[in-house]
Amino acid sequence: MKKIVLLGYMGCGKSTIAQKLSKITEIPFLDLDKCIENKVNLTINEIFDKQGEIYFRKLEHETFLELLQSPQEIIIGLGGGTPCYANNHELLNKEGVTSVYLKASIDTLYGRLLHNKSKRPLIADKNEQEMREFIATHLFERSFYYNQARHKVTVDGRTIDETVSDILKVLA
Ligand SMILES: Nc1ncnc2c1ncn2[C@@H]1O[C@H](COP(=O)(O)OP(=O)(O)O)[C@@H](O)[C@H]1O
Ligand SMILES: O=C(O)C1=C[C@@H](OP(=O)(O)O)[C@@H](O)[C@H](O)C1
Ligand SMILES: [Mg+2]
Repeated sequence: MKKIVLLGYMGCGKSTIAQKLSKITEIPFLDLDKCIENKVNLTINEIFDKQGEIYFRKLEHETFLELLQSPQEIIIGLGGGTPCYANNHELLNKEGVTSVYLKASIDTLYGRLLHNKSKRPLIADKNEQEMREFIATHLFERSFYYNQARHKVTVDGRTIDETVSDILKVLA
């Protein structure tokens, strides 16, 4: 069954937009991070702290594969790093998978992440200047993977509803 996969950098809105898109389309949605947390009964922060990032990436890959193999039509909100590890980017264009990159500028991401970093272990300890530099470099490094998506929707200056409507247009 068809899968709609939302990807992009931390803070671009994957979890928020997937939820709203699900309400409108009545296609159920799953957030990959939430699925991972439920699977091991630990938060993302706890997994990074206790088991380390490599273990998280392994779980992330396994869980993504499981979701893609499930029989239902679902909307999947990935984690920001999902396409960038374990060749997950090769799964973005498999038969039955429609991937959408939610593309955000450094300014948009910085503005959203500055007060929203505590549950994101990669940036939780960074100050304002470190955050800006980190986002700029990291986004550049990851763009190759994000650009493997079938569709791209720019989210800068768009409300949640406008982004959902932009996604519906590219999916039509
Ligand atoms: N126009 C918008 N579209 C999506 N998210 C927005 C928008 N404006 C503000 N936000 C906020 O930005 C944050 C995006 O976080 P989230 O959905 O968790 O992103 P991701 O899952 O990509 O890391 C949320 O706190 C959301 O409320
Ligand atoms: O960019 C990343 O490597 C990560 C993004 C997070 O998801 P969000 O993009 O939903 O914050 C989460 O998977 C983890 O903290 C690692
Ligand atoms: Mg998320």
